[in-house]
Amino acid sequence: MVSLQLRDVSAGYSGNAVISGVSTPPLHGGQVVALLGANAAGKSTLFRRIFGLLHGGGDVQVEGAKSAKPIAYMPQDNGARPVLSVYESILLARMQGRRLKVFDEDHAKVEEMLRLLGITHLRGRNLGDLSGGQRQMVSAAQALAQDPQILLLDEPTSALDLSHQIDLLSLLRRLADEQGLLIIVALHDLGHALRFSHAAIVLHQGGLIACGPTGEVITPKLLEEVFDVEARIECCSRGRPQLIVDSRLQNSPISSRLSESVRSSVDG
Ligand SMILES: Nc1ncnc2c1ncn2[C@@H]1O[C@H](COP(=O)(O)OP(=O)(O)OP(=O)(O)O)[C@@H](O)[C@H]1O
Repeated sequence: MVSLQLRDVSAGYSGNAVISGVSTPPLHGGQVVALLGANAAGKSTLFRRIFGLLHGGGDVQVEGAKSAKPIAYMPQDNGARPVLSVYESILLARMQGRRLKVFDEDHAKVEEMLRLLGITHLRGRNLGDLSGGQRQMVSAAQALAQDPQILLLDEPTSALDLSHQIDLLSLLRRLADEQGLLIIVALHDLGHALRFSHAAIVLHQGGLIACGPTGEVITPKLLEEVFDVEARIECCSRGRPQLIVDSRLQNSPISSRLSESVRSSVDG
């Protein structure tokens, strides 16, 4: 089974470190791992470092790889070429790094991904003509079409409506459970993390501050420290953990600016 381990990993831009000293135990295939953290915590930077788009210190160690390219990466914005059709874009993603000879199995894989993601009806459409949510489903298909053992997904549900969020996260969970993929997914919805991920890792102030089973990682203390909210995790009537946010702990810059502007408009 594939595994990924980070040892003292660092990365940044123009000599400025964004993340440093990031170490994890081996993360094994067969699980969905939620990558959590506030805006600008370094989640995308860590993905780029793991995928090799950024260099930096430390080691990214992959064991049990069956191919030279075991990792696929779905960035937040994949800069899709708008003139390609959905079908062509998935096929091209699958062919990355290979000679441009397309086999029947490549076409079959594209068809399978279109079906799996429920986007068969979009196959002939140009990427540039799609909605944000449709493009996001196509991006997920592009990553999955590469037959990765490790899948890095950067906020793959940010443009999706609720039912598509559930569909995609359920699919990821199934692929991990049934096919042994290691899926690391950056999420801002902690409720989804609680429901769909086996484990979670949390970035804060440039370092990794928690790593373990999701239910043990997402605690009121962590929510206070990392997200500045007072919150509880309670079981619903079906026994599922639910996140309940009671209050924002410090005045957010946005709400204090809003109240200033309301005050100044009232004061005239
Ligand atoms: N290409 C870049 N050049 C310079 N700085 C960058 C670049 N990309 C990101 N950064 C900076 O690195 C820091 C971490 O950004 P990153 O995108 O990794 O955060 P994130 O946790 O993914 O955030 P978000 O949740 O908002 O997507 C931020 O301060 C950001 O401004």
